[in-house]
Amino acid sequence: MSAAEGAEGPFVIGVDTSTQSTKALVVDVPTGAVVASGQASHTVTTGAGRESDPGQWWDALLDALRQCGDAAGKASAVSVGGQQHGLVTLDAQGSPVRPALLWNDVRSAPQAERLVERLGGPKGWAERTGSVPGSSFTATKWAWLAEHEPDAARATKAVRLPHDYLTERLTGLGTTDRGDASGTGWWSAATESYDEEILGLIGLDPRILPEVVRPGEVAGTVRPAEGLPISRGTLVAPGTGDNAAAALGLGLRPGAPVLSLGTSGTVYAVSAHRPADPTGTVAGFADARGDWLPLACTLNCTLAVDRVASLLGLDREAVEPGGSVTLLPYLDGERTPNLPSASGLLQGLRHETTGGQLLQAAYDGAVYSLLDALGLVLGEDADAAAPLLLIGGGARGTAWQRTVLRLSGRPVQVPRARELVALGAAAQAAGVVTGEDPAAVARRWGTAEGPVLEAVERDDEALARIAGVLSDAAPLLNTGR
Ligand SMILES: Nc1ncnc2c1ncn2[C@@H]1O[C@H](COP(=O)(O)OP(=O)(O)O)[C@@H](O)[C@H]1O
Ligand SMILES: O=C(CO)[C@@H](O)[C@H](O)COP(=O)(O)O
Repeated sequence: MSAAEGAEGPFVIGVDTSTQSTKALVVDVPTGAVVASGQASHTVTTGAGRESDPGQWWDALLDALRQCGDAAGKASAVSVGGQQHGLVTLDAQGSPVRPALLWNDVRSAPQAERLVERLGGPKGWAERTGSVPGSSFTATKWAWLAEHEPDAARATKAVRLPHDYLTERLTGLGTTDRGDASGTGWWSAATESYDEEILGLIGLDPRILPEVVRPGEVAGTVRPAEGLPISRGTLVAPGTGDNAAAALGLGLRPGAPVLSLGTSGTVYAVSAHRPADPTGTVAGFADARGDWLPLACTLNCTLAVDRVASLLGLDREAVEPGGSVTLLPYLDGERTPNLPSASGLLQGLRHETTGGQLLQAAYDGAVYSLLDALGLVLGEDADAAAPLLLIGGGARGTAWQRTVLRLSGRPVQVPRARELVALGAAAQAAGVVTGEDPAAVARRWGTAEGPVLEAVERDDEALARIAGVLSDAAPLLNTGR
């Protein structure tokens, strides 16, 4: 008997609208069984910026829901988890004024630097908003837009994040949540409200921002829309950013570290303490429940390593050990470390270096920065014995798993459940149906369960070599040559 046959409902829909695609799951609330699923891709521009058409996210959502068949229409509630930070600008009719500027678009790095200086420096920002804003943060993107495309800024009558945009198309109401709001740079972690001084600094009218719906509240109900197979009146949960959604989806408890390998690489944990890292390495996000989500993020993860594999004409698993080549895979510039204008850097190439060793060096370079930030992310919640939970598309790859084991020296747990962002959104939707805590729902569903890979001896030689190259190459990486 399949999971779908044994499921009696109620059912909920969890959505993950991430950088590369939108995924939808229909989930049985009592058991957590995924009874139907769908996925549809988006396109992201290449070249100077990283932009996507929000209309394409809506079409991808409709496509993914259609793939779920009749099950979608039976859902009692729906929730959307989405890529963080993206700047969605809408006109008076709710149509995009221009494509969305995504989290991995580094063009607003100069605006970020200026904003940090104008409001108390890094320490002031960290204490006020939880984070020192870099070019990923929405506030810096608005400042870039106002400077480079003033007509577009003037035409904007509503500013939204990616998950807000889809939630609004479902409900007709402009809403967001504390998790995603905490990645804008204009939401104060100290007061848990929009920071009008910051908004004034970037010339953004607070009246065009969405209402921040509290955890456990309902954002609205589904209104009919062409091609939407969800029933009118279905409850819509607040949704959240994709990392906060995955934290819900894993039923995370404080101190349990997560390493997510997708378009972005992220390392994070839930914490009861409000983070305020003045170095800017750790973003002090809010989670979707009422706690916090200290997180470090890289711009170059699975896509960068896959690109190196394709340049070498190798399968992504064709890594070879040995050699002493170092590859810093900063193809998109980098956020951790903060080097927005950097490009990829290769050091230590010899006649005897093999293609497989070069590919391994790309994995090492991508994983190094995430593990380097782990101690700062965990802070006083650190539990050295806790396995690293490995999630995201890359977690399925043997080369990724072995690299994380070798460079962390920690046990690694790979949850069997694949779509943890969508499952977290589904758990949030289940919460508005049953009144339960979404993290408790996910724990009941057993979403974090999966094999634990035993720790191996940490490769301190490789870590020291990469750290040395990073430090020696700093002038080159900073100038972006
Ligand atoms: N079996 C696999 N082994 C290694 N990497 C994989 C595998 N399957 C998918 N991926 C990687 O996962 C990435 C997509 O991950 P995902 O977490 O869905 O991304 P995002 O949420 O950023 O859109 C792709 O870039 C691809 O390289
Ligand atoms: O910017 C961040 C976190 O701060 C990224 O993690 C985005 O949220 C994009 O996520 P993926 O599309 O890689 O899942």
